[in-house]
Amino acid sequence: MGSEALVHVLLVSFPGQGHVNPLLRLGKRLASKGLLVTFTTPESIGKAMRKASNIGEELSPVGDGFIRFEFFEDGWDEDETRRQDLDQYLPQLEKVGKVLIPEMIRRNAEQGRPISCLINNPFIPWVSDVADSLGLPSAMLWVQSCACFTSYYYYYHGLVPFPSETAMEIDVQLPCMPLLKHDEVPSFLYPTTPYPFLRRAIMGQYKNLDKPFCILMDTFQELEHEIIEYMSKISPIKTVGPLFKNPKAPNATVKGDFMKADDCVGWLDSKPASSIVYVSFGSVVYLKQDQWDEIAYGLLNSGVNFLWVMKPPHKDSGYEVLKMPEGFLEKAGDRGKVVQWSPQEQVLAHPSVACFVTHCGWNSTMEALTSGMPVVAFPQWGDQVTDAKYLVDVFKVGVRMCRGEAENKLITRDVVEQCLREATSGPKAEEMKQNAKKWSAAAEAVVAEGGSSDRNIQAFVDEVKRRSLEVLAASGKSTANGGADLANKVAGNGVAELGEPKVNGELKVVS
Ligand SMILES: O=c1ccn([C@@H]2O[C@H](COP(=O)(O)OP(=O)(O)O)[C@@H](O)[C@H]2O)c(=O)[nH]1
Ligand SMILES: O=C(O)c1ccc(O[C@@H]2O[C@H](CO)[C@@H](O)[C@H](O)[C@H]2O)cc1
Repeated sequence: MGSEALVHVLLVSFPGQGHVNPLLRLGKRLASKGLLVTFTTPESIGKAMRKASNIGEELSPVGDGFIRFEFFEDGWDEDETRRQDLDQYLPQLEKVGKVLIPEMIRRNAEQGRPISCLINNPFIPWVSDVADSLGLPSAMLWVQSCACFTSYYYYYHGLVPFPSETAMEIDVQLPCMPLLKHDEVPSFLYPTTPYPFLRRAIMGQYKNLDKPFCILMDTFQELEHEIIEYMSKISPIKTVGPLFKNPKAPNATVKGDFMKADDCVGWLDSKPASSIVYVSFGSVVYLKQDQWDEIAYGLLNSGVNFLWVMKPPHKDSGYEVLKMPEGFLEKAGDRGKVVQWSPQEQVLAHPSVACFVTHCGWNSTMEALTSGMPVVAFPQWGDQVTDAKYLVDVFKVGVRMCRGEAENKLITRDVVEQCLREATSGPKAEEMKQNAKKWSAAAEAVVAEGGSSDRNIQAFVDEVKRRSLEVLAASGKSTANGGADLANKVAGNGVAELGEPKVNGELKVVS
C-alpha cells in the first residue's frame, strides 16, 4: 500500500529530549499500526537530530505504516542565545508555531497527504488551539506519570491546598495516591520554583484540556492502577506505555537523540554481570561542581564499576562546565567510563549493569522499570521529586539519595557510598531487583499484542481513522479532493483566527 492512502497524523513536539523521545516512540507505534506519521519540532533541534541519527527527508517504513520528519523554523537566528531561556522561547514558539503549523498542514493537504489529527506533548498547549481552529481532532501525549497528571489537575482546579507562600510545608493528599510530603509535590507548583514559566506552560495545557479528544499517557495500567482508574472517570485517558518497548518496530530504526551516543557497549561487555553502576541525570539537569565531586568520590570509595554520563552544557545555558576532581580518572582506571551521551536503552538492558543513579525524569523512570533495573534516586525538580517518591516507596525499586534541588543540601560522598552499597549488594538490593523484574514482566505484557497498552493504541488508531472520515466529509466530501479542500480551509479561515500572517517579515502563510 502506498503512503498516500494512509490516514495521516501530525505530531508536534516541544523541543526537549525528554519530550521528543516519548512522542517519537508514540509515532512509531502509530505508524506500526498502519498510519502515516509526520513528526515536527523546531529546526534547531531537527538539525541536531539529523546530525546525531539517521534522519532524512524520506519516508521510513515502520510496521504497516510510515514515519517522516518535517521541521519548522522558530523565527530566530541560528545562534540566538534566547533559545536557552524558556521564559522567552516558549512565547516565541507559540507565536511562530500558530502560523507555521497551519502552513505545514496546508502544504501536506496540497501534496495529497491531508492531516486528520494533531498530537502534541505538554509545554506547547497552543497546538490544541491550532487543531480546534482548523476543525481537526487533536490528542495530547502526557509524558509524565498519571500521579503527576493528577497533581497538576488538582492544583489547576484548586481542589485541595498545595504548598503556598503562607503554608510552604504542607503535605498533599490526593485520591488513590500516597500522601505527598511538601517536597514530593511536582516542584513547578512550589511558590518558590525557579521555573514558573514551566508551571504556566503546564497550566496552559490544563486550560485547554477539553480540546483533545484523548489524553494518551506513557504509563501502564498495572503500574498506576488505582489512580488511572480514578482519573479515567474524569478525563479521556488512554495508557499506552511503556512507549519505548515497541515489539513491532525496534527503536534502532528511527531515533530522536540530539547527540550521538558514545560507544560504551564493548566496555560494558568486558565487565562481570551486575557489577556496574550507571549514572545519568538526563538531558537538562546540571549539578554544581561541589556535588559532582562528592558523587565522584562516593563512586571511587564504594568500589563499584561505573558508567557516568557527563553531558556538556549548551554554551548559552549559563551552567558551569564541570570537571572531574583532580586525579579521579587515574584512580578509577578501567573501573570507570565517562561519556558525554549514552545509548541509555542499551545500557539499561545490559546484564553488567546493576543499578541506575538517576534524576528520575519520567522517561528514565519508565526505561528503568521496563528494563528491570533498580535505581538510586537523585531527583532535582519538576516531576522528578514525585517520581522519586514512587520509585522508592510505591514501586519499591529504589534507594533515595536526595530530596531535590529545593532542599539545597550537599549530598556527601559518605551518603553516596552508602546508597550505592545498599543498591548493589545485600538483601535490599536483592528485593529491589526482584521488584524491578516484576515491573519489567508487567511492562512486556501490556505492550504485547492484546495487552492493555496495545489495545489502547489500537483503539486510538481506530478512532483517528473514524474521525478522519468525518474531517474529510466535512471539508471535501471525498478522499479524492479532501486534501485540496482542507488546504482551502486553512488558507481561508485558519490563519485569520490564528494571528499574524508573517513572522520576521519572511514567512508568509496565506497564498
Ligand atoms: O546519556 C543519555 C541520557 C539520557 N538519554 C535519554 O534521554 C531521555 C531523558 O528523558 P528523561 O525524562 O529521563 O529526563 P529529561 O532529560 O527530560 O530531564 C531518556 O529517554 C533517556 O533514555 C539517553 O539516551 N542518553
Ligand atoms: O529543554 C528544556 O529546557 C526542558 C526539557 C525537558 C524538561 O522537562 C523534562 O521533561 C520530562 C518529561 O516531562 C520529565 O519527566 C523530566 O523530569 C523533565 O526534566 C524541562 C525543560
